[in-house]
Amino acid sequence: MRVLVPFDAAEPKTRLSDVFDRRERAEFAYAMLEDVLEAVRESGEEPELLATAPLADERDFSVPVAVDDRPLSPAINDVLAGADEPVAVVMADLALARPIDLRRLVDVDEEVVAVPGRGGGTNALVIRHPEFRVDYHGVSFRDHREIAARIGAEFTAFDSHRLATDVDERSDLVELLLHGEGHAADWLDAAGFRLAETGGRVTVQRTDGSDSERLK
Ligand SMILES: Nc1nc2c(ncn2[C@@H]2O[C@H](COP(=O)(O)OP(=O)(O)OP(=O)(O)O)[C@@H](O)[C@H]2O)c(=O)[nH]1
Ligand SMILES: C[C@H](OP(=O)(O)O)C(=O)O
Repeated sequence: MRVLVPFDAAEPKTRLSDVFDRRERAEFAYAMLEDVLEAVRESGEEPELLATAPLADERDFSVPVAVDDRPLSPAINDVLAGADEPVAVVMADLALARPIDLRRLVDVDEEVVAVPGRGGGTNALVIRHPEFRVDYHGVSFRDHREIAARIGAEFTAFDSHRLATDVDERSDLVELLLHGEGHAADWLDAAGFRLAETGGRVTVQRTDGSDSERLK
């Protein structure tokens, strides 16, 4: 099985601009990427990075890197069109992913297996049907289910709290501080982020108070 990990190396994690400055967004995105690549590798598969630009500072994760500056869906669909084996797509912001979660996912023997993300997206796909093509962004989980139905492919949703947690927004950082054990969780801790009980849902705050300045 080929396992693609798409990565926006040019302008990562813009929805975290209210929490991190630009340099921090990049550092955090690379920390999550490293977690995902390690989890894929330890699950027994070989990840392939599909990046929008060469990696910053000549970073080397010892994985093959294909640079394709097209938007996400055409870049993935190009690989799917030429694939002669099953293809998995695992997003680079699944910082809670463990090897066992990914192993269980790729072991589900259906034509299309999809992990729903928070807020309607698709955090991971395993594709064994030759005609299936992706359509990311918007309510992509629903779109992928519909695409599978249209081509007559079996479709299964894979239920996993860890794989369903894509870290896009400030509120997602709560899950990472609570359940994370890898590079991204360590980075967040070292940057001074802590869980905060402010009534209602738990939030995150930076111990030096700099994030509340940024939120004003
Ligand atoms: N190859 C490739 N990967 C992308 C592209 N856009 C996003 N990604 C990656 O796809 C995954 C999901 O991306 P999103 O959460 O939608 O976008 P993001 O860039 O991480 O964050 P935002 O800028 O906040 O939307 C992440 O692993 C991104 O790095 C793209 O155009 N090409
Ligand atoms: C790529 C996109 O990610 P999201 O914007 O939902 O995090 C999707 O899953 O369709």
